[in-house]
Amino acid sequence: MDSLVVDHPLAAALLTTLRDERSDNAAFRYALRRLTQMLVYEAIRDAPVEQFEVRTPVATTIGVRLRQPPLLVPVLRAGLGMVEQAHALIPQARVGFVGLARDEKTFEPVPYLESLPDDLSGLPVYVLDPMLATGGSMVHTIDLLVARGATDVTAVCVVAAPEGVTALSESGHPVRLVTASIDDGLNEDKYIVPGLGDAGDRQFGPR
Ligand SMILES: O=P(O)(O)OC[C@H]1O[C@H](OP(=O)(O)OP(=O)(O)O)[C@H](O)[C@@H]1O
Ligand SMILES: O=c1cc[nH]c(=O)[nH]1
Ligand SMILES: [Mg+2]
Repeated sequence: MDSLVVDHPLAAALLTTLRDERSDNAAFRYALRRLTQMLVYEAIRDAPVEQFEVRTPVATTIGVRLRQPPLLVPVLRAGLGMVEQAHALIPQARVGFVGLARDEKTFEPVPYLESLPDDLSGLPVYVLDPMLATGGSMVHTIDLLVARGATDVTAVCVVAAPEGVTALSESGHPVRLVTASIDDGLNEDKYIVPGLGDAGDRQFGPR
């Protein structure tokens, strides 16, 4: 599986704000929005473009636009904090939604929302979720996408655990990963270490 770790001092500084337990909900949401902008900017760098004629006030020239704007899929709740910035960067994108809550005992994702177009063939999909821990939630989400014909999926995650990277890679799905960090691992509660805590709770408060 292809993976890109966005290595940039400004991204690292924003990730530090997210990791810092002293950052309150508002500071966390602000840093997440800004870091998402950098991750999506890098994720879309090699996307195919098409050319078209455009008139400036002076002359006619050749402009470019994305050949196929993607579908953005935030995984609720935590991915909600990423979708606004991603959509601002790619205003033509469509948006689908998946809602999952990880069971605190089994650590399996429990689905509660699925709002996706029926046919995803030929459409690049960007899944937005700050955390890739065991990988269960991301693999479940990509199962849904592949069942609808998706063949080109990018997982955009702020922090990934090596266990989640392995799970994604072994899923056999057509996915690549863009992240700001691959952390050390998971603790006994399957939280990423050092991580940043619960990305949903840190934006919206405890469930
Ligand atoms: O890789 P996994 O082990 O599946 O864990 C990652 C999932 O856990 C978090 O969501 P959570 O279930 O806490 O829901 P929330 O966004 O509502 O807080 C996170 O946003 C991912 O969706
Ligand atoms: O560290 C983790 C693991 C799962 N979900 C989170 O929000 N954080
Ligand atoms: Mg949570």
